[in-house]
Amino acid sequence: MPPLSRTNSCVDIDFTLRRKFKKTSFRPLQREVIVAALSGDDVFVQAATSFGKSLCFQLPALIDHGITIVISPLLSLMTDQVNALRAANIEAGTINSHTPYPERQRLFSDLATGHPVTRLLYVTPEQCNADSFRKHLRVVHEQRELARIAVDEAHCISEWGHDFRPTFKELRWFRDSFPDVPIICLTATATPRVRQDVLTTLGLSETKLKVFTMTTFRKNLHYEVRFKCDKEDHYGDFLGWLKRVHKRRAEDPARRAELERNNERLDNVSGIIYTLFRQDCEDLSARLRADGIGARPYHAGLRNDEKNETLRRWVDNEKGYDVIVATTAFGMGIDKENVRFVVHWQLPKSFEGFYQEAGRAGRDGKASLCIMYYSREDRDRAFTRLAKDGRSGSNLEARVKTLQALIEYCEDTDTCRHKLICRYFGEKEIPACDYACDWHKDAKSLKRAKLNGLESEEWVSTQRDMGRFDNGYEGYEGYD
Ligand SMILES: Nc1ncnc2c1ncn2[C@@H]1O[C@H](COP(=O)(O)OP(=O)(O)OP(=O)(O)O)[C@@H](O)[C@H]1O
Repeated sequence: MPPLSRTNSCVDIDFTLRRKFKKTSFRPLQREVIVAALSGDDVFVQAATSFGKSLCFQLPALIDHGITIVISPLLSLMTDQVNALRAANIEAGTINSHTPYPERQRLFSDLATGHPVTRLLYVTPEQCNADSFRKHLRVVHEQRELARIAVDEAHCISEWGHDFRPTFKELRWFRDSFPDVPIICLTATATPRVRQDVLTTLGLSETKLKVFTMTTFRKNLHYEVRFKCDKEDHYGDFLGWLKRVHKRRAEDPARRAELERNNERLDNVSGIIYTLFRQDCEDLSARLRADGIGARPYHAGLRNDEKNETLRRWVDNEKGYDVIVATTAFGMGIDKENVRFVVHWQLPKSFEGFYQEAGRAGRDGKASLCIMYYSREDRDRAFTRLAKDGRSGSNLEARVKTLQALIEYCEDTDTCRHKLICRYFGEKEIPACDYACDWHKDAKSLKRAKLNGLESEEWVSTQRDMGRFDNGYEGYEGYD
């Protein structure tokens, strides 16, 4: 069979950007990635949260002839992207476990023609393993209409990734079955080891591969670690901070006038608080509501319609829906531009999870705060949970390593937070942090806060020996 021809690569990609995506210009390096994809090479993209990775496969999909299959583990993200593409009159669809039967049939019939009108088809990795789906793709490929395979959240392929999903390993089938079809994979969180693992697992050969590894540095995110211990409730610290933000907005005449002009509420300071437990979502959001903050819970125990309603109202900046108190059920893929803060109420399960979740903040490029509340008791509880999970789960070693790295990040009071993050992801360059972390702002106060805020290691180890931290499993949405 002759190689797949790429007849349309000369089309003006700036024109497509403006016409179809309504964007005026590319962000740095987006153009280079898109040109590499259009040249028919395999592409690996690692870029910071909110970089605009989706455009890197969506735009080529509209230029190249044929259909692009997008593999993503996130049902909500797929639905959001498909809806956004359809709103822009782009033929897109998704086949996943929630797709209604008639829609599924419609998409399968489209594939069966061998010349699908669908330009972007979003599927789960599970779907890619189904014989019927594979059969249809073979038909499309025989007609030389299979343009590209895009693997989003590619770190899920690697057992060294924080979110390893065994079904992702089966994606090797694409390279084995369609060696001439280019693959583009994208992630925000890959250590060098994960990166190599992804490339090997997918069968991407170095001779035909272009790798783009951009910095994970997000200069508008202000990172802070706040120290706590079991004996003290950190609720007051957070509420005090948020109330002060509301007050500043109200008291600054220029800011107030600006908000009124834009029809914005003074207390619409949009944020996310991540907790590990469903009960915490309920309790904390109720407590905040009682204190006049528009907070709502979001976790896997809620009905889908409740979750959708909460998400919609939050995205629309409705009164009473300013702060989402969520478990990790609410995470990757959230693309609301004005999230001004992300708080981790307890230590999250991994370094990458922390970076991903914090990355929901400041997607409009404006300064936003990422607060992590850290205690040594939480640290010990995290290891206890990990040991329990590890009995049944895989990649325990990787999970211990990433948790340890996160603990080191929290305990470190001698280094810029941005530097610690970049270092974790294997970057050599030191980012130019412009007072955008607690260490740069006031290293002395940071050290003092740690000394005063944390329990001593001696006390914690006595409690540990007494089995005091062996709790916290009910409603836990850690490793799912
Ligand atoms: N060239 C551009 N100009 C303006 N906006 C853009 C451009 N490219 C992407 N965006 C916007 O940036 C936002 C983030 O894009 P996207 O969701 O693809 O990010 P991402 O890299 O996948 O981030 P994450 O890994 O955090 O989910 C989206 O709202 C998207 O429309």
